[in-house]
Amino acid sequence: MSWLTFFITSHGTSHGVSVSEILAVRELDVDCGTKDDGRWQKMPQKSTEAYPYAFTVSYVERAWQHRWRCSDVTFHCLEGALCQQWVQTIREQLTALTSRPKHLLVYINPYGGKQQGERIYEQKVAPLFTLASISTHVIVTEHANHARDHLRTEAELKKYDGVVCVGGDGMFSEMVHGLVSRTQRDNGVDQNSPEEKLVPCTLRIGIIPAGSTDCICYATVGINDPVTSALHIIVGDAQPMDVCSVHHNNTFLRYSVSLLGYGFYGDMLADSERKRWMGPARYDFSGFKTFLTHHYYEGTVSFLPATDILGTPRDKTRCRAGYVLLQRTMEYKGGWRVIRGKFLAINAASMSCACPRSPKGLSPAAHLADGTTDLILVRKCSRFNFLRHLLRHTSKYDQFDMTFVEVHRVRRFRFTPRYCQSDSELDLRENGKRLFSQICRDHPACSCSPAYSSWNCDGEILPHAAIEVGCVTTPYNLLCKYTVHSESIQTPSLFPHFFTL
Ligand SMILES: CCCCCCCCCCCCC/C=C/[C@@H](O)[C@H](CO)NC(=O)CCCCCCCCCCCCCCC
Ligand SMILES: Nc1ncnc2c1ncn2[C@@H]1O[C@H](COP(=O)(O)OP(=O)(O)OP(=O)(O)O)[C@@H](O)[C@H]1O
Ligand SMILES: [Ca+2]
Repeated sequence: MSWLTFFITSHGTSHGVSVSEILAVRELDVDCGTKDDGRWQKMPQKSTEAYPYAFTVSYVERAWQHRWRCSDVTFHCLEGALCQQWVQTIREQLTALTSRPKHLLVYINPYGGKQQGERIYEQKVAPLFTLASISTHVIVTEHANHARDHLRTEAELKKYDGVVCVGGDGMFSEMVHGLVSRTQRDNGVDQNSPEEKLVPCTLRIGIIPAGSTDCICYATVGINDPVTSALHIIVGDAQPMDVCSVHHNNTFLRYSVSLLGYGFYGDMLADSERKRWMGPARYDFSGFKTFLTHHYYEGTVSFLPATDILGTPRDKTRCRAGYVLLQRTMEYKGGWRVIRGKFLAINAASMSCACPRSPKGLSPAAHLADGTTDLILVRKCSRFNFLRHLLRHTSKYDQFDMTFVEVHRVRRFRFTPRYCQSDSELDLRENGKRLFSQICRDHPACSCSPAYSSWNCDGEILPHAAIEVGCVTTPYNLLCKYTVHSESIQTPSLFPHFFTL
């Protein structure tokens, strides 16, 4: 890290500013104001007389609780030539920082979260990109999957150093699907084949939080703050992350980077989708309702434990951007394990899934880029015990330290619902309902659960209950990667709030 240590400021104090955290520099005409942008800046009279030349450095200041802010510091000197030399040198140093993006393609979801995406971008983010001399092409999406399809088919990706989405986890998922699908198509790779080696994509993805959960942002940066994320993007931070591929009967369904949840989180999501008008509160409403219904689901979970790794899901360590843990061993030791039972929830957390509702997340010790996902099995238990389990997500107590909960760090897993009758998957909406009524007719006195839930895949509902999931990392560079069943890919990355796939 190179540091510029300057002499005195107008207040006689010295400042050290890391070049890697400088956003911009501009020369000041002390008498007239700034030369660059015409903004006027009042200088203390004493400094102006003693040091007639000055320049201002805008830099990243670390504030409280993972928050970053843009600060200015002005340096004064006696000679104009010396002042210019400083400005020139800093600009050269900034230009030499090749990891910083210069051209970005930005997608804004105007309907994510509290529908503030456009305002957040215009007021908080665009001025910072302008300050850092980043050019942008901005697209406000007009419908769901607009960004995904544009990235997949039309976008002239060669013109950009990265793509940025302003929205929530669903928008991030659109970016992932658009970029990964396009890269595979361009390279003739069949995504439907779980064994096929994926080709890495070269663009990074950034995310400005403007969603309802913002768990990808929160779990990586530690906070869902648009200014903090914009600053991470500007300085070119990069964070690798695990991407699971989800297949059903050799048919590709989706990628997942945060939560794959069956049972509680699947039912909660299905209910909440009908209440989008409520905004982020829909999750609390549907969560409460789903808690009361207390449905459990029978099935078989098979998984391949990640035995060759360093941590466990019960560790006290926490993983965020800047905490790089990439496992380099790829061998699978030990075999598949099979667990049958009745489950209230089956969750696979590829990252902690920390969010404002649960600052430590579903799996607090999950790592961002270790090629594993934490498989959490919550067996049928009383409402009271399930509530205790849920409540522990919001406190310091261990949500896994309960007899009906188990957690495994896995590379791959499969789920088969008990009533899955054949390899050709049932259509959940039609046959699921039929089966539910069939079961209830068979047991009229019991409070039967339906046979199927649905999978919540990063906030999207999957149309199949039986799925196979792979999450493996081959960290051949420190930037990003995505994973497929038995192999994974990395591509040059994005910014922590830029992710590379
Ligand atoms: C009593 C309070 C218990 C609070 C328990 C909080 C646990 C929260 C765990 C959050 C995990 C987030 C995982 C991230 C998933 C994202 O890929 C996805 C897309 O954005 N978001 C959601 O699916 C949206 C997930 C939103 C989850 C909200 C769950 C709310 C549960 C409320 C239960 C109330 C029971 C009250 C009984 C008196
Ligand atoms: N213009 C649009 N109109 C309607 N839906 C859109 C539009 N643009 C994007 N979407 C869809 O909106 C969905 C939700 O968006 P987003 O993830 O940004 O917010 P959220 O669901 O409120 O937040 P989170 O995912 O963090 O819970 C995404 O699945 C996305 O496909
Ligand atoms: Ca992981």
